[in-house]
Amino acid sequence: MGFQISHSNKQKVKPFFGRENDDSDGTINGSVKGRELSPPDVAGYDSWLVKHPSALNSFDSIMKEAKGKKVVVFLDYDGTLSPIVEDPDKAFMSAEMRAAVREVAKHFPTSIISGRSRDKVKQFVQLNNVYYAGSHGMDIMAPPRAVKSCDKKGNEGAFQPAKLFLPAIQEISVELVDKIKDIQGARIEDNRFCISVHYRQVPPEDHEILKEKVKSLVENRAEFRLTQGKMVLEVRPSIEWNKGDALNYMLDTLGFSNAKDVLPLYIGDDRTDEDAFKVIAARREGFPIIVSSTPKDTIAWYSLRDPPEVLAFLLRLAKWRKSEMPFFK
Ligand SMILES: O=P(O)(O)OC[C@H]1O[C@H](O[C@H]2O[C@H](CO)[C@@H](O)[C@H](O)[C@H]2O)[C@H](O)[C@@H](O)[C@@H]1O
Repeated sequence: MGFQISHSNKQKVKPFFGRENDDSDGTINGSVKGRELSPPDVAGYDSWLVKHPSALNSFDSIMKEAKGKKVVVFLDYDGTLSPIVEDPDKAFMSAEMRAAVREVAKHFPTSIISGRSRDKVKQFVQLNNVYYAGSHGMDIMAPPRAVKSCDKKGNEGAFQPAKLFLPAIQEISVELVDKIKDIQGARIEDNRFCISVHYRQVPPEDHEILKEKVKSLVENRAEFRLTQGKMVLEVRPSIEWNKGDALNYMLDTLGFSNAKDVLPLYIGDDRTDEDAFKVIAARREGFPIIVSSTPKDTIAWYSLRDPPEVLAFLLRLAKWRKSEMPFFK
């Protein structure tokens, strides 16, 4: 499998003003929307559910396909394992969620692919039996690879396709801090190989001003591009590498790249997760599952409403594996 990395700086800056409503993420005053509240557009959500059925309600049919296959689990972090909150430093996952991920990882190879820096997401998750990919997959601590995949000296370690960009990233980070310093509530998060510019706490009337400022800075630096997440702009190196590539890389290092009996399952809530959904959809094997409590454009086949539903799904997955293994019964 080839991991082609283009260092071309001719790549276009991605437009990010197209789907503004993706900012909505089911949070009220920084806490997760109460489960008792219905989404505002109940009819719309119900018809969206027809196209993206609940992975919980469809659990048995999903698992029918998994019988006899190697299930490999991929999870996003923010909005999937943890609720979306006002302060990015306080996006903690619950003890129950941690226990569920630990249990799933006992039975299936499990990776967390996050936009955060790898260290930060590991601090939040605190599990040693999962693999971590930070910076939207640009910083992967992979499992030990087959000898063919090691470097000449047989070294293993982090895979960092954007390493050459580090000095430039640090430079633009300083420029960004200066550029947005007058915008109340704006904050920069250093995710090592990408920089997040958060505007969740910026007054709505200043959103466009902030976006324009960041856009103008990035447009002048051809080695960067801009993507958008939930109330966050992500400044990243212009390389052809995303969460989908990270998923393929993990499958390869796990020794599954050519296996016909592998079923990757990816759960994520944000736009950057669509790249991983795309890879699974192209394989025609596996399950892309979106986390959303409102209808949204996605190529995921199944859905879960929010992190509590993700928790329920993971618990069921672990239980299913135990029921498959006679000595656990
Ligand atoms: O790929 P992910 O793990 O989902 O990371 C994407 C971004 O997640 C974080 O921001 C989001 O969650 C915050 C905490 O709930 C929230 O305050 C923010 O508005 C959301 O965009 C993270 O802080 C970013 O750096 C990641 O890029």
